[in-house]
Amino acid sequence: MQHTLELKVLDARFGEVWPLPAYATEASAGLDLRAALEAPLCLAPGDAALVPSGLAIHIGDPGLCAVILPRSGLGHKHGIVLGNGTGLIDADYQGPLMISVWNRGAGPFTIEPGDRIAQLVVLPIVRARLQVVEEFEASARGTGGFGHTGVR
Ligand SMILES: O=c1ccn([C@H]2C[C@H](O)[C@@H](COP(=O)(O)OP(=O)(O)OP(=O)(O)O)O2)c(=O)[nH]1
Ligand SMILES: [Mg+2]
Repeated sequence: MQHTLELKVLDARFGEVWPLPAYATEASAGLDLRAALEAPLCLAPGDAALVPSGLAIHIGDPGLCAVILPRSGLGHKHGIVLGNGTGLIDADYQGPLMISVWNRGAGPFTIEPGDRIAQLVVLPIVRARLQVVEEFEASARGTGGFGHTGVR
C-alpha cells in the first residue's frame, strides 16, 4: 500500500548534508530517522534524551498512524532503544517528530549529528467504537492469559 505523506523539513541540513528519509530497499517498511543534533550527544548507561529528527509529518488520514521503532542493530548491539518503548505519531500531529533515545546498555554511547538512530513505520489503524456489555460470548480462550497455554 502506498500513501503520500506530507513532510516539513525543519533542519536545513536535510538536502544539503543529509538525504531525506528513503526506504532502503523496495520492500523496506521503515524510513530511518536521523539525529538532527548540533553536537555529538554522549548517553551514559541508563540515560535517555529527546532528540529532534529535524522533520515534521502530517499524516492527515485518521485510518493511519506512524510509529517510531528502534533500529535492530543499535538496539541489539549497543542497547540504544527508545525511552518511550514505541513512539506513536497521531494522524493529526503536526509538530516536530521527536525521538526519545534511551541507552539501556552497559556502556556509554555517542550519537553523532546525522546518525540514523530510529525508524518510522506508517501503519493502518482501526479506531474502535466502544460498546459496553455485561457478558462476553464464550470464546476458546476465555480469561486465560499470561502463559496459560504453556511453553512446550
Ligand atoms: O516518540 C514520539 C512519540 C510521540 N510524538 C508526538 C507525536 C504524537 O502524536 C504526540 C503525542 O504522543 P502521545 O499521545 O504518545 O503522548 P502523550 O504523552 O499522550 O501526549 P499528548 O497528551 O500530547 O497526547 O507526540 C513524537 O514526536 N515522538
Ligand atoms: Mg496522547
